[in-house]
Amino acid sequence: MKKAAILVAGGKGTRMGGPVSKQYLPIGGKPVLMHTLEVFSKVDPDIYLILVLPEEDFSFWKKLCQEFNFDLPHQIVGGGNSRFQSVRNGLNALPFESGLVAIHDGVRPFVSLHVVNLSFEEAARSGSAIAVVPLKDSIRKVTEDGKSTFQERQLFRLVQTPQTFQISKIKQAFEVTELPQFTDDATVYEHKGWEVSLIPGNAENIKITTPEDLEYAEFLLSRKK
Ligand SMILES: Nc1ccn([C@@H]2O[C@H](COP(=O)(O)OP(=O)(O)OP(=O)(O)O)[C@@H](O)[C@H]2O)c(=O)n1
Ligand SMILES: C[C@](O)(CO)[C@H](O)COP(=O)(O)O
Repeated sequence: MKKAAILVAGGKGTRMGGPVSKQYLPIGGKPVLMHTLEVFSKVDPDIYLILVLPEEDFSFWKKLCQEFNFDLPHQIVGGGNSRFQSVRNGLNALPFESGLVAIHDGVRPFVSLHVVNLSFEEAARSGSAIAVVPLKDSIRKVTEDGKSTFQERQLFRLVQTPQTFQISKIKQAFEVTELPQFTDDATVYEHKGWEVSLIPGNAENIKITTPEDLEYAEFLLSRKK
C-alpha cells in the first residue's frame, strides 16, 4: 500500500516568539523540520513526503536546505491561515488517491519510528490511527464561577500526531466547512460520523511550542547520542 506523510509547518510560532519561526530553529545544530522529515524517511525510504510551509518562507527553506546539504526528496506546499487549511492544502497536493497518509506536526521531531509504523498498521486495519498518551498529573474541571471539580484522569488522553488515515476517507472528511472544534484531524474525521482508533504515542513526542521546549529538545537529542 502506498504511504505518504504531510508535515504541517505553516504556522507562525507566536507562542515561541523571536524573529525566526520555531520550525526552522536549530536543535542539535539542525533545523527542527529536518529532524522530523528524517524520521518519516527512516520509517519508509519510499514514503511520499509533503512539507506545508507559509508561501513567504519557501525561498528561506530552500536556502536552509542548501546550507545544511539536506537532500531528502519532499514536495513543498503553501499553508493556510489555520492548521485545518494547511492540512487541506497538503491533502489536495497528494499525487495518489488511495493508500495511507500520516498527518504530523512538523514541530514534533521526537515521534518514534515505532509510533509512526504502528499508526500506518492501525490505519490500514481500521481506517485511522490517532497517537495519544495518558496524563501524569491530576486534573480538575473549572467553571466560570471559580469552582472546580475533580476529574478521573484515567478517562482522558493527551492527543499527539501522527494522525494517520486511509487517503480516500480523510480527503472526503476534509470536504467540509471549517469549524472551531477542528483543532486536529481526528475531529474532522469524526465530524463525518466515523469513529477514530487510538494508538499509544510516545512521551518524548512533544510539540515544540514555547522557549523551554527548545531546552528540553536539546536534552532529548543529547540523550540519543
Ligand atoms: N496556519 C497554520 C497553523 C499551524 N500549522 C502547523 O500546525 C502545527 C501545530 O501548531 P502550533 O504548534 O500551534 O504552531 P503555530 O501555529 O506555529 O504556533 P502558535 O500557535 O504559537 O502561533 C505546527 O507544526 C504548525 O506549523 C500550520 O501548518 N498552519
Ligand atoms: C494537532 C495537535 O498537535 C494535537 O495535539 C494540536 O491539536 C494542535 O493544537 P495547536 O494549539 O494548534 O498547537
